[in-house]
Amino acid sequence: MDNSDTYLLNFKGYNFERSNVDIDFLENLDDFEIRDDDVFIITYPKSGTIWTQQILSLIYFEGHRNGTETVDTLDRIPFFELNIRKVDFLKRPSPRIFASHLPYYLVPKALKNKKAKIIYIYRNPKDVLVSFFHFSNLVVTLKAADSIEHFMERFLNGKVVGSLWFDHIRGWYEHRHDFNILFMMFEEMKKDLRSSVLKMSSFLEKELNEEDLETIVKRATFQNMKSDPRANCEKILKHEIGKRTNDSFFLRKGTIGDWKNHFTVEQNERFDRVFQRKMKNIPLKFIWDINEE
Ligand SMILES: Nc1ncnc2c1ncn2[C@@H]1O[C@H](COP(=O)(O)OS(=O)(=O)O)[C@@H](OP(=O)(O)O)[C@H]1O
Repeated sequence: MDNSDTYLLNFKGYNFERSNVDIDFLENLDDFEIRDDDVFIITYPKSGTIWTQQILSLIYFEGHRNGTETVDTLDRIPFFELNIRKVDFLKRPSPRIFASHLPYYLVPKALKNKKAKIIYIYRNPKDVLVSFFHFSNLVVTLKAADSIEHFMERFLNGKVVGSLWFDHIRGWYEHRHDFNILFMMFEEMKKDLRSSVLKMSSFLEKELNEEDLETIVKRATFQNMKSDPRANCEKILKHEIGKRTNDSFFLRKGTIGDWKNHFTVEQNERFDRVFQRKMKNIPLKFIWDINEE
């Protein structure tokens, strides 16, 4: 039996991590006051959130870029709906940048009315599943799964934080052409970080000179983020969430296709069957393997 309900809080059909949200905040999400120059990074969990937080911190905050600033990325770009390093959003100077895992239907009304900008990052769901499996086994407030088999069962039934991946992508896919939304793929960032940073900065209307661009690309690589204590988010987990082992939490491997090291042939076939059924009307391109074009 899966007791996942004890750590999940289902609010209006979407699963939050019970220990990390404030029900009053959720009740008032719709009317949250959005500013024109707010920016939201929105993802399904394990799809490149902290990577994009790092990139936007570097684009927006010069001190972050030249290494003179001591503020952690997470304080620069806080999680919107999670109680991690909670700050008073109303007192925050503009431009405010938030990270969020909200599904489209739950975001504040003003965002749906196209006030402010949104960068939505998606990742191939097999790698999302693997990343999520490892993360769940490290964070004490999430429920560990003893095997990929067990976690896949949960993932394909939406019994995880973030609910069903297929629902999340569908909701955002339908709005991918909205002028205030930039719809991007994790694998595209991995394959060409420079072009991805340029795409983001151009969407955000933040012009970068060649030197800044070089610095940002360098500081947003997996290895450099992993060794940067302001970017790797290790502190929040050690001090604010808790941990099971000494493994790295967020920056685990950062690769494309790690699912191949985890799925059996049967598990992969099972996943593909569900994927084909659920994604029938969503002709999105995915990169499943690093060698794919
Ligand atoms: N710079 C860079 N390059 C490549 N990959 C990166 C980078 N930064 C983060 N990551 C990978 O993103 C995965 C974590 O996703 P999230 O940040 O969305 O996690 S969370 O939802 O906020 O908990 C997690 O994926 P896995 O390594 O596959 O577990 C991270 O390693």
